[in-house]
Amino acid sequence: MIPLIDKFLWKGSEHVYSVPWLRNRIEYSSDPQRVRAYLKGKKFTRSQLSMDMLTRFHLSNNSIVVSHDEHAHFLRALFLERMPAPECYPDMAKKLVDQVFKAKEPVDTTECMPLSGEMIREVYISLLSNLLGVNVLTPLHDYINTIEFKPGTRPMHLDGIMYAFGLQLPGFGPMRTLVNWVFFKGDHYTRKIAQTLEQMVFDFSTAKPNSWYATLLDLKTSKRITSEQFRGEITSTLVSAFALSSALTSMLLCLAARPEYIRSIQLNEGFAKHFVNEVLRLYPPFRQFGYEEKGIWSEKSKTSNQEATDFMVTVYGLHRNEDIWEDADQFKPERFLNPGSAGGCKFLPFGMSKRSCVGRLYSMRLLVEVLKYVCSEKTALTLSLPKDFEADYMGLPEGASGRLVSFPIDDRICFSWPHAEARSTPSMDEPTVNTMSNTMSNTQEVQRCPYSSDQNRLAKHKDNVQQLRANRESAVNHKRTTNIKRPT
Ligand code: HEM
Repeated sequence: MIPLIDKFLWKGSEHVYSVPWLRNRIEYSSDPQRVRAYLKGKKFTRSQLSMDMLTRFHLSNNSIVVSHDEHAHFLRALFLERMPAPECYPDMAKKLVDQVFKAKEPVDTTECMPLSGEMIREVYISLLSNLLGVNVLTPLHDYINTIEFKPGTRPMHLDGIMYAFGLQLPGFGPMRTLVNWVFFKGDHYTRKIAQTLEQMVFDFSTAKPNSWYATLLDLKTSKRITSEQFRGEITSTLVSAFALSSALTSMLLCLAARPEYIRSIQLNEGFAKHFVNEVLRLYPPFRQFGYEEKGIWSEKSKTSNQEATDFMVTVYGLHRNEDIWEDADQFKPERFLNPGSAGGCKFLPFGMSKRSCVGRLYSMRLLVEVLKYVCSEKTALTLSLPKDFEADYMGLPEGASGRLVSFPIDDRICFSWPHAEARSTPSMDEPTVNTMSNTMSNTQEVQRCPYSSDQNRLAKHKDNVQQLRANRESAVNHKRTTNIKRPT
C-alpha cells in the first residue's frame, strides 16, 4: 500500500485511479510531455477536488485560491497592481535577513538555530508590511513574535482517503477538528494561529495608501467582495508565508551545504536566479497541484470510464524525473544557464496557466535578493550546517515527504556574523514603539515603498509630460518652419 501511495503521489504513475463510490478519477503525472499535452488540448481550471481539500483540510477558505476563474481573474489583476515596485526588493530582503539572524551583541563564535521558525515569523511581518500593505501595530507584532512554528504533519494521502469517505462535506467540520486535535496537533495549532492572525490584522493594523489591503477594504465596502472573501484574502496572504518560508529555508540550507557557489553569485548576480531555480526544483514548497477539465461531468464522464476527471501534477516527481533531468538528485544550478532549461513543462514550482501562483514574481524577486544580500562580501554573514546535520545521500537537506507544503526535516543552520554594523536596523514601516498609547505614530507612515500601480501612474505621468513637451516643441518647430517657408 505505502509503495503504491508513494508511487502515485511522488513519482506520478501515469495511471488513472478511482474509488468506486467517488465520481473523481484521478491521473497523477510527472511526465512533462503529458503535462504539455494536457495544457494544450483542454480547457481546464483548478479542480474542485483540490479546492475542496484546500478549503476543508487546509486554510484557504473563500480566497482567490478556491474561487472560480472569473472571480480569480478579477482579483488577480488588482493584486498584481498592488505589488511592491522592483526597486524595493533589495531593502525588503536586507530587513528580512537582518531580522532572522539578528543577535543582540556581536558574536565571534558560530551560533546554530532551527531556521524555519525564525523565518516564518519574519516572513509574516514582511508579507503583511510589503505585500498586504499594512502598518503592523505593536500588539500584532508582539503576537507574531510569540508564534511557535509547527508545520502541518498530516500526510496528503490521508487527505485523499478522508475525501474518498466524504469527510470534506461541511457537516463533518467538528469531526475534522477532532481528528486534527487528537492526531495532528501541528495542523490544529496552525489553523488556530491563522484564525487569530486574521482577526489581529483586522484589529491591529492600518492600511497603507494604495495597498492590497486598502483595495480589499474598498472592495468590501462597495460590496464587490463579501466579508468572508475579505477575510479569506488576508488568510491566504498569511498562509502563503509557509510556501515562501519553506523556499527561503531550503535556499539558505543549500547555500550552507554548497558554499562554493557564493563566489559565482558575487561575480555574476544573474547566477542567483539559477541558484534559486535549482532550490525550487529540488525542494518545491508545494508538492502537488491539480486541475479538471471544464464540463467533463456533463459530457465525458457519462460515456468514458477510462478518462481521468482530475489531473494532478506531482511537482516533486516532475522535478526529479531522471528521464528529463540529468543527475536529477544533484544540486547543479548551472543547469539553468541553458536558456531552454526551465521550459517545456518540466519545471513548475508555481503551477501553470491562468491559475498559476499569483505571488510568483514577488517570491522570486525576494528569494533572489535575499540570496544576493547573504552572499555579498559586505554582509559578511557566514552560514554552515551543524556537524550532525541530517542530510540526504548527497549531503543536501532532506524535505519531509507527503506534505502539501514541505519543510526540510532538519532545518538547523549555523551562522556567524562578526560585524555589528551588518546587524538589524529598525525598519521604517515596522513598529518602533512599545505601547498602545502612542500607536498613532505607527500609523503615520514616514516613507513607503511604491506599488507597481504607483510606478505605472508615475510612468504615465512622465510619458504625458514628455508627450506634451514633444507636442509643444513640434508645434513651435512647425511654426518656425512654416514661418520660414512663408514668402516674405
Ligand atoms: C516560493 C513561494 C511560493 C510557491 C512555490 C507557490 C506555489 C504555488 C502553487 C504551486 C500554486 C498552485 C498553482 C496552480 O494550481 O497551477 C499557487 C497558487 C497561488 N499562490 Fe503561491 N506560491 C508561493 C508563494 C506565494 C505568495 C508569497 C503568495 C502571495 C499572496 C501566493 C499566492 C498564491 C495564490 C493567491 C494562488 C492561487 C492563484 C489562483 O488560484 O489563481 N503564493 N502557489
